[in-house]
Amino acid sequence: MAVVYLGLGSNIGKRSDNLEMAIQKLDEQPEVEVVKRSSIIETLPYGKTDQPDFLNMCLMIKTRVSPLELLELIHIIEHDMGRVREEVWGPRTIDIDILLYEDLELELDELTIPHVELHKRDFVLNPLSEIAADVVHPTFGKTIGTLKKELEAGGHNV
Ligand SMILES: Nc1ncnc2c1ncn2[C@@H]1O[C@H](COP(=O)(O)OP(=O)(O)OP(=O)(O)O)[C@@H](O)[C@H]1O
Ligand SMILES: Nc1nc2c(c(=O)[nH]1)N=C(CO)CN2
Repeated sequence: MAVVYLGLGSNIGKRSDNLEMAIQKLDEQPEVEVVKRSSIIETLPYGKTDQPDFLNMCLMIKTRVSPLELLELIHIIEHDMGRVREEVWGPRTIDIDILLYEDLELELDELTIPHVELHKRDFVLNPLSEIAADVVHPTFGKTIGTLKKELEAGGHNV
């Protein structure tokens, strides 16, 4: 079973219900086991700032499926949950990102692992460090805890 870290975000509707529903739908998949969850934090919108505040959290899951199969499962769950607006960095009922998949580095058109923005986003590093502080980012060779401290110290990560 592969250990995978996911980032979840929601800024439309009943945001905490959306996060809980996504966790339930992930855990219902026979190929996925949700093992750990971070706390839920409220965050200001990053990137496109004229949109509602987000709730963000991270999960550790174990899965038998490949990264691309996992992305497909995630897309089905996002679609089931009524995510219709596809504006880049825009508002969404649920957004599920694959942050880390074991120590894999992958660069495909449709999937980059580790997530390209992981080390720049406090709304990812803060919850992720609750459940994965000692996990090493395979590209930078630094732990999640170190990346979080570096981002806090000056924003010039790696
Ligand atoms: N690590 C990854 N996890 C999830 N999707 C990814 C990843 N890498 C690339 N993608 C691709 O990004 C596409 C767009 O995803 P999405 O709409 O969630 O982007 P976004 O949330 O606007 O921006 P971001 O991915 O920077 O948070 C997905 O359809 C997927 O193919
Ligand atoms: N705070 C916060 N800002 C965002 C988020 C998010 O999950 N949290 N997701 C985005 C699109 O991926 C764009 N901006």
